[in-house]
Amino acid sequence: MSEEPVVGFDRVSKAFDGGVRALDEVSLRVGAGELLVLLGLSGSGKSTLLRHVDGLQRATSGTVTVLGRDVGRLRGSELRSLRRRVGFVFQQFHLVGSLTVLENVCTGALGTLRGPRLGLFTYPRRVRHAAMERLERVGLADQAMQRADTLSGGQQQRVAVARALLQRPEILLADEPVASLDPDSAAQVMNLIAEIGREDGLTVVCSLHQVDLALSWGHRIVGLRSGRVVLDTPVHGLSREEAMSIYSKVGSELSGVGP
Ligand SMILES: Nc1ncnc2c1ncn2[C@@H]1O[C@H](COP(=O)(O)OP(=O)(O)OP(=O)(O)O)[C@@H](O)[C@H]1O
Repeated sequence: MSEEPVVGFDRVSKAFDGGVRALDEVSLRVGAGELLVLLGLSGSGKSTLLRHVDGLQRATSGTVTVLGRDVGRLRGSELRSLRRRVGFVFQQFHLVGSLTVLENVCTGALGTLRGPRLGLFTYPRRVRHAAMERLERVGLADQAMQRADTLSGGQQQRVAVARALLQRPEILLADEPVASLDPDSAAQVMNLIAEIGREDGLTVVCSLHQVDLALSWGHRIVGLRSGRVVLDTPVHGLSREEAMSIYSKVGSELSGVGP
C-alpha cells in the first residue's frame, strides 16, 4: 500500500493506570475502502484500538494518523471535526428505546446542530429527510415511526448503522456490532456494513469474535493478543485454522507477522 493510509498506527502503545498495557507497539495501516476485521480474545485490546482512531482514548506513545491528521495532537473543534468524519457502531446499539426509530437516526446529526433537540419535529426538515433516506437504505423505512425498543436486536443495530451514516462518515468503526445478535441477524448486519462500505467507499474497521464472519466479510484480518499484533493478513487465501490460531498460539508462532 503505497499511498497514505486512511488510518495509520505507528508503534502505538497504551498503558492504563494500574499498569495494564492494552496496546503494545501496534503498527498497522488501513487503506481507503478496506474492511479490516480485528480479532482477538476478550481483553486483547480491540476496543482500545478502535477508541484511538477517533481520539476517545489517547496513545501513551506512538502516533495515530487518521485522514491525514495526527489524532494525538487534535483538541477541541479540530477533534470534533475529525469525529464527524468517523461513524461508530457499538455492540449495545445505544438507541433511546422510548424515541421513534426516525428520531434515533436524527440524533446522528446532533454534532452538526446547535443546541438540544426534543422531539422529531425540532430537527430541520433536511435532517429528517436524510434520516429517512438512511432508514430506507437499511431496510427499515416502514418502522420509522415505531418506538426503537419495539424492534428486534438485529433491526436496532441496523438503526444504529443508519444513525452513523447520517453524518456521512468516511470511516466506520464497529465494536463487536453483532455480538448480541443471533446468527441470521449477525450475518444480515455484517452484510449491510460490507455493502454500504463498498457502495460508499467507506473504510471500515470492525472488531468481531466470530472467525467465520471475519472470513466471510473482511478484506483483511488483524489478530491481537495482549495488545500486540500477532497476525496481519489478507483474508483471501487464509484458512479457518490459520485465523483460529490467533486464539490458541502466541505471536511468534503465527504467520504473517512483524519483523
Ligand atoms: N479504561 C480502562 N482502564 C483500565 N484498564 C482498561 C481500560 N479499558 C480497557 N482496559 C484494559 O485493557 C485491556 C484491553 O481491553 P479492551 O476492552 O480493549 O479489550 P477487547 O479486546 O476489546 O475486549 P472485549 O472483546 O472483551 O471487548 C484489558 O485488560 C482491559 O481490562
